[in-house]
Amino acid sequence: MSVDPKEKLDIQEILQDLEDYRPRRKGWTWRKQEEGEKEIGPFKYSQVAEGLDNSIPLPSSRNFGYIDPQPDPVITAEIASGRFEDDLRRMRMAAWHGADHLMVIRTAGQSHYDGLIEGTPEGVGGVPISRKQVRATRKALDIIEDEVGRPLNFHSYVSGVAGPDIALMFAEEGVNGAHQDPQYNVLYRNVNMQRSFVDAAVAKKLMASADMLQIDGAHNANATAREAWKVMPELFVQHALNSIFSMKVGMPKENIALSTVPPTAPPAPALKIDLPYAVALRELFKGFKFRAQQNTKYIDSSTREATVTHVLNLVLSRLTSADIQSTITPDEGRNVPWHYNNIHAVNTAKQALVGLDGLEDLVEINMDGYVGDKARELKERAILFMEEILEAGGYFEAVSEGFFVDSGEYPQRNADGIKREIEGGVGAGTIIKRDEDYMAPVCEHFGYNNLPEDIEDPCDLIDGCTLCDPDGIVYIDELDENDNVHKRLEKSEKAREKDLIKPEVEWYGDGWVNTTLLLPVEERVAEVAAMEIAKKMGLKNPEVIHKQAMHPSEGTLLEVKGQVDFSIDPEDLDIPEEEEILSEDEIREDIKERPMKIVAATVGEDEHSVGMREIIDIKHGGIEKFGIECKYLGTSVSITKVVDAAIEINADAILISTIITHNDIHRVNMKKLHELCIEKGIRDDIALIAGGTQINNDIAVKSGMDAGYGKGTHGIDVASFLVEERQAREE
Ligand SMILES: Cc1ncc(COP(=O)(O)O)c(/C=N/CC[C@H](N)C(=O)O)c1O
Repeated sequence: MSVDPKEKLDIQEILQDLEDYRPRRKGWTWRKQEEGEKEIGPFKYSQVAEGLDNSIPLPSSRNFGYIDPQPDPVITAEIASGRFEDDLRRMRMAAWHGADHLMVIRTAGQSHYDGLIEGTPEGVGGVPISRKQVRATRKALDIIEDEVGRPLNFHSYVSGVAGPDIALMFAEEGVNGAHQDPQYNVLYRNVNMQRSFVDAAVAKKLMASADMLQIDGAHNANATAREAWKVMPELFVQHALNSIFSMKVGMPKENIALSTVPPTAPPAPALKIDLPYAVALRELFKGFKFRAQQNTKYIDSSTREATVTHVLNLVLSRLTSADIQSTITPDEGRNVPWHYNNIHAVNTAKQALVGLDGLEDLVEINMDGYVGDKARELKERAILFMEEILEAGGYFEAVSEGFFVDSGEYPQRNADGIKREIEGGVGAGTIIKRDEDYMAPVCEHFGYNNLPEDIEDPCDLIDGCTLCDPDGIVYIDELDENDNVHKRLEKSEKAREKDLIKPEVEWYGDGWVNTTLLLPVEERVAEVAAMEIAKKMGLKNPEVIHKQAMHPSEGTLLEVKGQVDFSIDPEDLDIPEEEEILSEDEIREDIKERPMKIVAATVGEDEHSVGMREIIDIKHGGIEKFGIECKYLGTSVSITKVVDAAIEINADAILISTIITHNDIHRVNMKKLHELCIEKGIRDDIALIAGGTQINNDIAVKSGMDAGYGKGTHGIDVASFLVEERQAREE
């Protein structure tokens, strides 16, 4: 089912017939790489994947014919909102900006649910993962992938005491990737370690059967350790334990992704610490996939700072390698991520990765000296750590002695690691040894299974298991008649029907807005004053979500969020007509029959030339492309000179660019141009057009122009107006 980009996703339609929904495919999809150099617009790239059918390019692509090169790694958008129905919109936005891996955080504590949950309850900090939620989301992703023209990977988590149940449901439902690492259960969810590893074997076998990509949990040690860079040796060990265990269960190497996070962030000398670790990791684990995760530990409330840290993380990805580039939103440090920050995060990754295209051909890592020595030292520490685990009697003993996430830099230990009892934790004592005659008539079953000799497929004994015959799946719709998506949608039904417009950051109609203030006072006073200002602005539930001293007494920068409790009805708005523009051929035809000459200049004391050049230059579709003769006078040209030149060549139009708007100089110049043309008696025979980043048609016409063009204008817009305006003038 395809959807017109001008139409919103129809949530109700997506929720229909989910009992009959089947996934299009199973397994993970990598991007299709372009072999060798790829020409895109005026440039050549060496590390790009195939382009998209529909997408939103970076804002600056306006200067390069709106190209939208897609970097080679898969790019992840990680989503955590609690209402999957609103996440579908966020996924669509993320996919249009270049994300092809949508990862949905689970509701708080789902790791401790000892079975599957059904229906679509609302979550906290994440979405309750259930079969219905998975089907609805995958069905929406089918629609969105058709729209962007690239497969989208849907990702979730297999952990906790219901791990195997979740893994089976994911395998049945075509989930494309999942985190699975038994160490996560043990260290961070205190699930009994023997239970965790037995469950992990069952889960991994199921994941492998559905060709799912696996991400391990090493990144959690970064986030948990006191000083993240101290646990680097242990991370190698954690990766090794999960990777080898996964292979022994039958998971192919190319589906095993190591989740690796640059451990530090400025003001630490980040690259000096992060680079040797990243180099050593890729040397030690050749042949595995690398899922580069961005730093979440040293992220604060400044979205600017988080973005710079993440760009440094992306430089590291380009200097070493990343098969998957996972993004963290710049507001992760201050609230459950807002959807537009998911988009900023995806754009940061796309922008930095294409900006660093071919980096390895430009610079080489100097392995003689610091980086080489440090990389070797880290590997030595890791191997020592592994040897000590063997001496202690194995992984379980090591965990019981608190080997892991100790704040010391191994082999130094501060005896403050995470300790777990071998017989303790959630689910302790629940491992039951299989009887001699144990037999399970299912295909993807890990371990001892006393199957009859002549059986081809184990599930022939029961006419097909749910992995071979999805019709065997028991689909449960809703369990709670109040806490479900239909009830949630009912509440916003009227607003959705009338398409009422209300600001949002996470959920439809949540009403949140964010304001940025600079108050010329010290922080303590500024914070209180900001709340007062927010109240006077009529914002409900105001909260300061960022504050930053510009100077101890001169000023404080703050961001204050608050809710508006009104909506705008689009019926009450007078939306200006969308300008119909002529086709290229119609414009060329007209100019061919009757040549047109124009004079163009950036007027006043204004040196900005790019905008006008874009409108004129043939290269990016400027008006010269249609045969219009342009006499360009340059920058900082006086109005008098512009009019004299127009008279001299008997121009049909004058195009002025005016970017600077201090003291309304742009309006002054436009008025002057209009009046001078009247004075010289040419006003009725000439079109006057103004352009600039602060210009719009309304401002220009009010200042005496015939038209005004702002950001995002293309040459064809202006050429079309010039032709139609001349026709109208002559009629
Ligand atoms: C190995 C593993 N298993 C399960 C879970 C999820 O487990 P709960 O449902 O108990 O939160 C996680 C969590 N990681 C968070 C995503 C991170 N921001 C990421 O991008 O990786 C995990 O790392």
